[in-house]
Amino acid sequence: MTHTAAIIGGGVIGGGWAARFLLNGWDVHVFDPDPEAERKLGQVLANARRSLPGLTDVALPTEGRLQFCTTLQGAVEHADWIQESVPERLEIKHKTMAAIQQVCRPEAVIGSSTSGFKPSELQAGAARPEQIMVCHPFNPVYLLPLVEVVTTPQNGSERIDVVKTLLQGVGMYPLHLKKEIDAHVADRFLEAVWREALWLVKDGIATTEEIDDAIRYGFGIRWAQMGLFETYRVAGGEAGMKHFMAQFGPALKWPWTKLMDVPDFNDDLVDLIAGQSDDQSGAYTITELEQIRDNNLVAMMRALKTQDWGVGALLTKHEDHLRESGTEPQPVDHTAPVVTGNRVVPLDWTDYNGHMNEARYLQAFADATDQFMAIIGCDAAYIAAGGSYFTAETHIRHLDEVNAGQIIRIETTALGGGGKKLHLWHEMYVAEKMIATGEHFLLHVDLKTRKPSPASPAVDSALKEWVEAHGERPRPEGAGRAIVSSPPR
Ligand SMILES: NC(=O)C1=CN([C@@H]2O[C@H](COP(=O)(O)OP(=O)(O)OC[C@H]3O[C@@H](n4cnc5c(N)ncnc54)[C@H](O)[C@@H]3O)[C@@H](O)[C@H]2O)C=CC1
Ligand SMILES: C[N+](C)(C)CC(=O)CC(=O)[O-]
Repeated sequence: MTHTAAIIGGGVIGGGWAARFLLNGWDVHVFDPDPEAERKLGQVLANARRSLPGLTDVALPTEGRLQFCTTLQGAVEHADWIQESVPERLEIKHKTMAAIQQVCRPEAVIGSSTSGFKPSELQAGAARPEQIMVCHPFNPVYLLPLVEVVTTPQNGSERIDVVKTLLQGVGMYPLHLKKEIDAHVADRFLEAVWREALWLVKDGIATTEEIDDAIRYGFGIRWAQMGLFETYRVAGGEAGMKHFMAQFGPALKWPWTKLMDVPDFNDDLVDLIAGQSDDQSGAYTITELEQIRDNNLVAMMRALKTQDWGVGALLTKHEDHLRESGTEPQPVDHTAPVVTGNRVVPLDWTDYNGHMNEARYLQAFADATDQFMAIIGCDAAYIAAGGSYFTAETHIRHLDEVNAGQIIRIETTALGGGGKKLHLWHEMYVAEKMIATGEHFLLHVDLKTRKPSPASPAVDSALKEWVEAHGERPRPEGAGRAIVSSPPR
């Protein structure tokens, strides 16, 4: 069943929510009175389309339908989820919530993107306060998974569970704060760091660029994978957190922070910061910076996926969810080539020529071979018991380009096999267009002796069934081909 989200306020954050829902298969209705809203949201969506599909190794569901509505009622009346992302002013939020509640379904979720207001402030005077909660996301919403879900006892646990499940379904990480506080948790940190940075610039201690360098070359990447407390636990050495606190506890009384004072945010300070920021980053347009940011975020999250850690472990979980939701077709028909791959080209598979690097064709084909091996029974349990296949020879033809974000499908024909041998033919497609072929010859191996050995009777007979059925088909064009560029010497 397709869900529908209503996005009320389609600016930076509303646009990001719209993209997150759409690219995860939801229909999205947007209401924003700004005549420029559709153009602006289109830009956010373009950024999301070039980065989010390249984050995962599993194809996302078919994109939902996007509709701009001329009235708030048109946007919210059929929605399962209503996300308010209007400007951060309490009176605008109250007016918007009241208008939404007049026309929405009582069981719909109403999430507010507010950076700082408490849910009780948003619920005050509402017709159905239980429907309203804070769902505070992080920019860019289509890539960063964190959502601070801040509730009051009015919301009730059932509704909160529904909210968490729906957010997880679109790849997000709901962090449920049971106690409300101004600016929630993450924005209190951001505000503290921001205030300290303003002082450092104002006092001429560091420029905006030097402050950014202090973050991105050091503790910023540390925080991205371990956060604050785990990082400091490690910094305490063998004795851990207690030793860390014994060593640095006294610093709390030293003048290490000016946090309690706020610098006068006057024109001089604004001009100083804006000027330094122009010197630092003015060579790039905002769109270029957004794309650099998105590429880096995707690369970092994918790196953490290889470590099965933090945001990377979450990514793996979301991919499992996408697979379970049926985006990966399961092959059964022996008379046709078997689909052994259906995946998106991730952003970090792109090379200096701006397309999928040649090595990734082999990676995709190798994964397809693994999939075929599993289909004939050479799966993880079989391999753990000591039998497997090693590749002895490979021939890949690159017929066309493919770019990050495109979906590639691999169809496999068993050209031959039985006993120790396995001879596979992979065809890689983008939609109906063939973009590469891979011919691979493998030998079954005893993993203890590391020498060729016959496959088990079960694997052997499953393989022969495919070889026989595929043998009825015409031999694929290009099978058995060698490289011919000049006459042999
Ligand atoms: N920009 C950021 O980094 C983050 C902002 N937020 C929160 O998200 C909310 C929105 O912020 P941004 O997207 O940054 O602001 P924005 O200024 O980019 O977008 C606000 C949008 O709301 C529209 N709008 C104004 N009145 C409206 C109404 N009555 N009905 C429908 N639309 C209306 C405006 O036309 C505009 O397109 C705020 O509550 C903010 O605190 C949350 C996380 C991060
Ligand atoms: C600056 N800000 C308070 C709007 C920041 C946020 O709310 C979250 C973010 O994305 O940094």
